[in-house]
Amino acid sequence: MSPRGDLLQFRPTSVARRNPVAIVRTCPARGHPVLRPAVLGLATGDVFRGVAIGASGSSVGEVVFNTAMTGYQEICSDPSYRQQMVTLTYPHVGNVGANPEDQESAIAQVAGLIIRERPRTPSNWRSAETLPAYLERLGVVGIAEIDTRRLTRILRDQGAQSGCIVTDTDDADLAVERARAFSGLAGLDLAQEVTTDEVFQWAEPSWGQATPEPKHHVVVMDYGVKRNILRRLVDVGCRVTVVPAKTSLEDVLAHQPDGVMLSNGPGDPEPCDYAVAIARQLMEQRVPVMGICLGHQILGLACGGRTTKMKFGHHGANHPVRDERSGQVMITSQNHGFAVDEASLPETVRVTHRSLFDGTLQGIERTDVPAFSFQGHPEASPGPHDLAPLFEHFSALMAANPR
Ligand SMILES: NC(=O)CC[C@H](N)C(=O)O
Repeated sequence: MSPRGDLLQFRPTSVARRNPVAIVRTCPARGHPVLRPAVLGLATGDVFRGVAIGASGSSVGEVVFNTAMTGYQEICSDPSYRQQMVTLTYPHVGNVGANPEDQESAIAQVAGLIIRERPRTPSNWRSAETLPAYLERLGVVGIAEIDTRRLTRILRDQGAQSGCIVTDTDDADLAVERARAFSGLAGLDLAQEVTTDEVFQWAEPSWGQATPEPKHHVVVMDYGVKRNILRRLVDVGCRVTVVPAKTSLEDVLAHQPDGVMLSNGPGDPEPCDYAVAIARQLMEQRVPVMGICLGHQILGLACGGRTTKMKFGHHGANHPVRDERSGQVMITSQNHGFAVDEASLPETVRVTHRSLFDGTLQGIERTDVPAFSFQGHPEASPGPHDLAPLFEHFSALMAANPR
């Protein structure tokens, strides 16, 4: 194809956006896939008209933007995105389809997916279905062919917004009205919604890795854990037991863990008082603890700190973070809308990492007990592997603090 042809393909206009209803009428007759209209309304009153790419219906949530260029399936299935709608700033989404291996949990978790280009033919040897088929099968409402740059600018300037996608209609007033009725994530404990009902063991390593002989037994408090955290623990020689969010200290200790992982998860950390209480008790017992994302925020609260809601949070796979001890800068995977307030932390907490985007806290460690945490996603799914050594650090912490 000529360069000119390439350019024409990427023109930021679409027939669907100009006249979605007409598309619905004409396409079936020509044997093309049926395009259904969809509309995204924000609480600000802003409206985006596009085409539906997933399930039919209506969905509300907090709209956030994610700057990752890859990993849309991991994003869709990350339990931390419960009640959030994600717009991807990268325009070409769906081009490698979807497959069973890239799931970060059993289902799709996002409240909605908002993208620029309508996914067409996927091309990848692992692709088992198209992104629209995946979204439809898992009941996720999605919208494509909207100006995601305009949307991202609204979110960046005015902060994350309540939003609503409705499909098979262009009733923008309805979408805005439903968006305004969504009260947001502050004060919501969603970890309870996504946690496992049953205790289970996890033995699968990362793809292509051999399973090492287990050196340590780790209990994972499941606040919405991503599978790649479990895989990375196996990779560094851990036997892994995952327990429900509200498991008591007694029941956790009955597993005789060498260490406890406080997992990532959705919603506001502050109402998760049961999680904060057990993190405090584990530290009192000098059990080695590692926290990731929501787990980091819970550790911060358990140390006596406070958390705050950020304006639009950090969501992406390209965020620079500095290790404050070595000065080393790492590119990290991020997904959070709350943060631990550094000024609220006691002297027993040392800051280990800071975001180079806005200076917010990214990592802490206790100076008196074996506990540390990271705000981003060292399991890197999706994302770069710069923080992978944190799992080895946890393993070393358990070795140095035998139970
Ligand atoms: N990925 C996560 O664990 C997210 C933590 C928390 N729900 C937040 O938005 O800040």
